[in-house]
Amino acid sequence: MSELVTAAQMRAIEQAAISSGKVTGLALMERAGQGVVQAICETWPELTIGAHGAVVLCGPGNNGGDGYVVARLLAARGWSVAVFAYGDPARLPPDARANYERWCRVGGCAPLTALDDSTFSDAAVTVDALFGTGLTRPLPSEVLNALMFASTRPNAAAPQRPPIVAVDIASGVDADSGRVIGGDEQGDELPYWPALTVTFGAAKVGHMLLPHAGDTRHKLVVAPIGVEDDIARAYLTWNVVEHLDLAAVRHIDLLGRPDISLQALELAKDVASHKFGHGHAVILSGPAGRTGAARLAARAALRVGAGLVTVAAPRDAMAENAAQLTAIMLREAEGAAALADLLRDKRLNAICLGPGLGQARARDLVPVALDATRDRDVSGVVLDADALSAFADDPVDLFTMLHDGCVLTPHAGEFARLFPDLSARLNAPAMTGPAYSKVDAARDAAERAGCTVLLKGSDTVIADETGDAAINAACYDRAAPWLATAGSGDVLAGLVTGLLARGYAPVTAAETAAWLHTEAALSFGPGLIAEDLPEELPKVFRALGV
Ligand SMILES: NC(=O)C1=CN([C@@H]2O[C@H](COP(=O)(O)OP(=O)(O)OC[C@H]3O[C@@H](n4cnc5c(N)ncnc54)[C@H](OP(=O)(O)O)[C@@H]3O)[C@@H](O)[C@H]2O)[C@@H](O)CC1
Ligand SMILES: Nc1ncnc2c1ncn2[C@@H]1O[C@H](COP(=O)(O)OP(=O)(O)O)[C@@H](O)[C@H]1O
Ligand SMILES: [K+]
Repeated sequence: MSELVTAAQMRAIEQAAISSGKVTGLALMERAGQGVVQAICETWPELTIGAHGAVVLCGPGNNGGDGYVVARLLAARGWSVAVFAYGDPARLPPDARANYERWCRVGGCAPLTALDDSTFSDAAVTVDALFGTGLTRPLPSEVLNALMFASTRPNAAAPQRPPIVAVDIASGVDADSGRVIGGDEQGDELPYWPALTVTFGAAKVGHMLLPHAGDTRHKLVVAPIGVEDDIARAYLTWNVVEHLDLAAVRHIDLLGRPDISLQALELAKDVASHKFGHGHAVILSGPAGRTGAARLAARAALRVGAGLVTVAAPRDAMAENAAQLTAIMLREAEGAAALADLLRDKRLNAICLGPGLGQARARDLVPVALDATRDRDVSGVVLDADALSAFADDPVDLFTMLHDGCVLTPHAGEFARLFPDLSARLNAPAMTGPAYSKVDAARDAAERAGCTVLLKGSDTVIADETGDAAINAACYDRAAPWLATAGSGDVLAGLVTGLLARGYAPVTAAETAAWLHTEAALSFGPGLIAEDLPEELPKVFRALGV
């Protein structure tokens, strides 16, 4: 895992590094500019040969300061650089002002309103250094118009505009939520889509959330600027970093490969162990004609390593399930009494309700499952799909029954049914930064529910009652759009259940399942359907060294 930082955390780290005397703000800004130029050269190696043109748009804060450094460094490579500024350069903060003045000894600076079609005719890239982590309100119309002008071809006969490189984050996007400040209700239209974003020290939370993370052609580079050790240290002890308010000290992790050895270690099966040592998962099946979802979940639970998996089905669905199950066992359990009876066997230590279940039956069975698993040392419950929607009329009824062994796995629609106020807040236009984010919504939901919540999407957020959160970002080089296929959520629910059966803590089970789910999709590639996901896990495990 690696830490994602909020704008406030990043500012605190930079200020702490500067106050300690280890580095100056000017040095950080210089490294930031160098990082942008290096990322441009690595992304478009053809630009390392010969001289090219660049348009650099600079704003009124330190993001603009980075832009003046980029302009100077490109000019030093022989490029012809046209700089356009928003705001009065005389009011720039000190480090940005110093870099503005250095640039003025090299080249000119025009107001943003002077941009015209000819500006872009010889440019290989446009650099957006207008606003970064300091954005607090909607972009001024002058800036919005300039960005749209820089990104949109004026007519079909005109040449394409050059690709835009965002310094730190695309201007107009809130670094904590990935949302457009002043955007519409959908909030999914950025002022422009960068080809490349170069951020500094660590990715910001907003980079990994939609809409910012929603474009598969978009590349994100994290350039080191010399505060990476401070970020790593702060990760362990956020509370000793000065300048931070308490609300900002909770962790937000990006699930990723750095913890690969740990994953492999935990996913491996011990040589001396037997199947009962890996738990026994139960998946509730829907009625005849609606049994596929449970089998997908069951297959995923078995493949992820649960020692035994049982599908519990109503009488009319027994034959249909029996015809299609082999290693997975089948038991009849139609109503509440039958389920209570089944769960008296304490070896059954993880249960999944929801996929294909039907809301009426979910309403009967969920209380039984929660009651039977409460106060047991090891027992997990995954509630998905119908097991969530069944409580849309009275979510509090569900919340009072949940316990800390539960994992809720809603997609956005199911989330809105259980947490209508949080969903409304998340979907209302964001007018100020930092804006309410998907991470905030998942955290608030987990706190209210008193258990782990996994809020799905290509930017899946997992949060628990402690307030820590993690994002499984299926974006940039992990984009896995083929996961948007019927039944893929059922497989995810099965993965969580299987890992719970194996003894994973609920939040770890949810995080690991979300990560493996995306890895399986990436490993399989285009053409993926839900059935392929469990079958791809062995390959993922081999690649992990399990
Ligand atoms: N700290 C460091 O050492 C390092 C920082 N680095 C770089 O600095 C960036 C952060 O810089 P920053 O904090 O100056 O914020 P930035 O985004 O440039 O602009 C804020 C300015 O705009 C204003 N403003 C806000 N919204 C507005 C709006 N809608 N319309 C109009 N104005 C608006 C706001 O003032 P306000 O009016 O809100 O008081 C403020 O004046 C960061 O992203 C990274 O690129 C790197 O160099 C590494 C070292
Ligand atoms: N575009 C996408 N990129 C990555 N993952 C996605 C995308 N769309 C959906 N997913 C993932 O696929 C799963 C879909 O679950 P869900 O919406 O419950 O579908 P279903 O009910 O059809 O199984 C979730 O895990 C979600 O995170
Ligand atoms: K920017």
